Amino acid sequence: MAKLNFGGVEENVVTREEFPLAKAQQVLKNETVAVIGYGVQGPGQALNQKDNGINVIVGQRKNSKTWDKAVKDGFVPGETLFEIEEALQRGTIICYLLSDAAQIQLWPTVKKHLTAGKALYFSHGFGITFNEQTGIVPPKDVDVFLVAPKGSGTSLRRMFLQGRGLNSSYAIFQDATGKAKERVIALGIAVGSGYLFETDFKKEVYSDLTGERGTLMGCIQGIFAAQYQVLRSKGHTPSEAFNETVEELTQSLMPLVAENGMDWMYANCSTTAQRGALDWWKKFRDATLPVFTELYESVATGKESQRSIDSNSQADYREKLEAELKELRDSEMWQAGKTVRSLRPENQKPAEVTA
Ligand SMILES: NC(=O)C1=CN([C@@H]2O[C@H](COP(=O)(O)OP(=O)(O)OC[C@H]3O[C@@H](n4cnc5c(N)ncnc54)[C@H](O)[C@@H]3O)[C@@H](O)[C@H]2O)C=CC1
Ligand SMILES: CC(=O)[C@](C)(O)C(=O)O
Ligand SMILES: [Mg+2]
Ligand SMILES: [Mg+2]
Repeated sequence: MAKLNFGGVEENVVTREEFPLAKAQQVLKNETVAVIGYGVQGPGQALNQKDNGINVIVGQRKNSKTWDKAVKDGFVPGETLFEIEEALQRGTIICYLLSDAAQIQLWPTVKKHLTAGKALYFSHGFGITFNEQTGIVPPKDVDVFLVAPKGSGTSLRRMFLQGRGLNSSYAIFQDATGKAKERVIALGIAVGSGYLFETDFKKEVYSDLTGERGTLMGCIQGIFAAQYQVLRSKGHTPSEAFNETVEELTQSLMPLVAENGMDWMYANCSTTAQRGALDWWKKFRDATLPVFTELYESVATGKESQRSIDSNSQADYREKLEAELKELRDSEMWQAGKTVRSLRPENQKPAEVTA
């Protein structure tokens, strides 16, 4: 375990150098890892484990699109792809990768197959932390831990294929066998993590729910929409408003932030831009601080998890989500974005490029 200094605070981090894949393979050599669910995280984690030489099987409902997807991805019915119950029975480590709401429904079935010494693995602290809402209370004689990749399952797979890893956090909730730590770290490496950061279930879920509702997804759309609206109301064209709100950020400036930090991005912009950004950022911080505080409270009191459970347990939740996504897609800002994106060289048809 390496101790690294993060802005003056020391934290434990597991690196692939100290826990190489060969060690993970060794730890997992007698295990059958059953990945239950083949949505977004399922394929990323199952395929990376398969390519890493781990004995992995997938449990998924037959006659579903995702069953067919698993077959297309190389999982073989009756050998490495099974109905959920059969996979639960065969698995010694159960990777519970159904949507957080669906985990509640299937829990009685999963619990039945959690015999002594098995391990229950999550990619989120949700089910355990909010157990008063989810009813997920594992038996005492199984290991319970999580590896939560800090990004989409799609990125997990893509970065693995590029020979890079996605950072993940890991946590142990229950160590019944005395081997929870080596099991969870081995799995973290096997699913394609780059670095593994230590946390606990509650911290993982509180920060994750805050982040996705906040700067990562909810807040960013909110501030995009507000700036776009002001520019449009002052007579700017859709393309100008979109370029100054989104396109320049994602194409030019965020890659610089990713590479070397905010000050470096600022330093690579004009002195005029730097003066303005340095003057205004604290005003935006102060304006949003109460909203972030309200958001964290809403997470910590269980209001956000309850809302997610209530809405995602309805039979027509996918249709409803799709309708809301369509509203975003059809908004002028994102329609303008579609046209702006079509102008990127990689999106131009050969005829258009030469025309
Ligand atoms: N989406 C992501 O990239 C990330 C997800 N996570 C966590 O990983 C876990 C899995 O998330 P996702 O892959 O996004 O899930 P998902 O929403 O894609 O669903 C996973 C699977 O659940 C199946 N399913 C849904 N309802 C079912 C039911 N009633 N019975 C049986 N199967 C059912 C679906 O067919 C699908 O195969 C969650 O705990 C999530 O919070 C963690 C990090 C990132
Ligand atoms: C991709 C990820 O980590 C999220 C945004 O938290 C999620 O999909 O739940
Ligand atoms: Mg997340
Ligand atoms: Mg999340």
